[in-house]
Amino acid sequence: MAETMKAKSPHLKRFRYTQDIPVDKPFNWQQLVRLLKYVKPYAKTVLPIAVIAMLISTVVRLAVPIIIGTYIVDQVLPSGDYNLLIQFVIGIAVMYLLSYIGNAVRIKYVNILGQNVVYDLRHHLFSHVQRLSNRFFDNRSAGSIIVRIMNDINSLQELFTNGIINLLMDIITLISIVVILLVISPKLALAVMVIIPIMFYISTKLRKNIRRSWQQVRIQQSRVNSHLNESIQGVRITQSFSQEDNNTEYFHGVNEETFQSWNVATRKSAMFRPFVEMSNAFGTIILVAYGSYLIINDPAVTLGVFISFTFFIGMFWEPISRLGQMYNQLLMAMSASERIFEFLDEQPNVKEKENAIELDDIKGHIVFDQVQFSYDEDRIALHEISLEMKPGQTVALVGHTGSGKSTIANLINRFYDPTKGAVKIDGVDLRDVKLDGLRQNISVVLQDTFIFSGTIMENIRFGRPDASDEEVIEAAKVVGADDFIQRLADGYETEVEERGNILSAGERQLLSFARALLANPKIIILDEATASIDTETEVKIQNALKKLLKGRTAIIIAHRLSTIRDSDNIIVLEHGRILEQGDHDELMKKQGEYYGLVKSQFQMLDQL
Ligand SMILES: Nc1ncnc2c1ncn2[C@@H]1O[C@H](COP(=O)(O)OP(=O)(O)OP(=O)(O)O)[C@@H](O)[C@H]1O
Repeated sequence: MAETMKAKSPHLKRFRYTQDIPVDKPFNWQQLVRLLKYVKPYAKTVLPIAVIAMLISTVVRLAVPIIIGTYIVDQVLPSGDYNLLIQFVIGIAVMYLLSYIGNAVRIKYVNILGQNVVYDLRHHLFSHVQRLSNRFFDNRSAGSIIVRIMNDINSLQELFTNGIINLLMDIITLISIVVILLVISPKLALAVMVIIPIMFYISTKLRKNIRRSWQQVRIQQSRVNSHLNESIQGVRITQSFSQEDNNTEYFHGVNEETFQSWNVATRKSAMFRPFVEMSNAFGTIILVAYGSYLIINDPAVTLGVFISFTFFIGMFWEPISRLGQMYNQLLMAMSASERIFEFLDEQPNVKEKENAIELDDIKGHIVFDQVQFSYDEDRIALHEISLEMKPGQTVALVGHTGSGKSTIANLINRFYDPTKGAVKIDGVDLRDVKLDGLRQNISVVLQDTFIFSGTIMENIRFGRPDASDEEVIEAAKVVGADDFIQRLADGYETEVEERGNILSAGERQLLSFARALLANPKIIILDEATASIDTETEVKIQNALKKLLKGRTAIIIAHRLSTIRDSDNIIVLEHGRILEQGDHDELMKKQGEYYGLVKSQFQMLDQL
């Protein structure tokens, strides 16, 4: 369920978080069967060991009360045979040991099973999500995807570690106890079991109530998480607008609500244990009253029978209450697995054909043939655009914000497919080519260079994982990044954090140039940085660019027109249409839109 939360205070309306909150779903057999498929790889190894261990400990535990009641109390004690008694006592000790070992083995192996299943499921989900198209990520926040990969799978972990085997164990234990009790004394058994349905009903209701309260706690906790996440990410902006007090006030609110929900949940949970104990006491009272009466009046009910019953009654309530809990757990797992399967069933919008062509050695000839494209139904981002980028040409895309520059780049990369028309490279429609091959031929250098956590060396090598250290350093030298890297504390081995906060904007750009150069693509797409960089770095970047673009088809999404004067072709876009194109001189002569853009940029610079 996607739940949108709003802050109560009107001035804090900006805090709205859309979150995925797991809720109970009706029991769904198909989904359970699909989930159990993840157990299959372990069906011949870990699972049988866990089941056998569980069976041994259960059978032994069930046998002990019978031995005590029927044999020791009813037969050995009246005979006065001490030797036999000692043998029985040793036998019981051995049985308890066996039950202990069985339990230990069961717990160990169900944990192994649960961990493995969760590992496989998370791996499967991650590798699947990674391959999904941009459209999938357009519609979801990173946070909600992370929640599914982590939290939803974690909630299944409980089902696989404790749930399934325990369910089996509890059912076997309960059925066996009922059968044993009915065999040894049907009358007493029926009297004692009168309260089972009542107990089961109340415990399930109570559990449901408790679960709801914990769900509320989780909702509150995710609000706290979302707020923390946003506050820490945006702390600089918060400080610069002096919004710390507002933020703190809001945090205080969600913190308080979390605290209250915890109080409610723990209060309700505290009722459960006493309830189980009360049922136990109630059963024992029936047993003592009616059992004593039967001992006196019914020769079939011996003291041994009475004692066996006492043991079995003690073993009864735990599985019953656990079964109620199990059912709740299953419902939670249903909702978690539904959300996981929803992702797993998601297919990439950009699909590879079965007989897709491998684009090996391309020349880099790009053609847009009457391409129309919309991100959503309401707006058209590109209107039947036709254009050509010849191999080795540098083509600049200019135009106001939102005019469709990045969209053109996205289509060349085949992050999306055109709604109409075709994008072709070397004459082949991109819908007919293999995606990996296509993208290996294209490098994208974005405005906001993404730096992964790891060393500088690893970050550059991301462009071509099999490149040697020497090749990485060579690429860095060519684009002029080597100087600043050498000055870092550990040179190429310097660790950078995710997003590369220790590097300046210009340095990050140079790093991404080195990364792109190392990949040695035939086509380069460059989203030119708008960040203001000092003139010295600017010159460095311009030189690096020349080297990077040499011999490749380059598409520059230009923001500063001064940098694209030398481009072979400049395409001016407006509202998804091509207004004009040509080289700098031609367009300046024409005195059209480009001329206007250049003039306004120079005027702006003059005013500075
Ligand atoms: N993922 C998306 N989902 C829906 N609409 C989008 C998406 N990305 C872009 N758009 C819309 O498509 C249109 C073209 O956007 P595009 O990003 O291509 O513009 P741009 O010229 O690159 O702009 P800028 O210079 O600001 O980067 C805009 O109206 C934009 O709002």
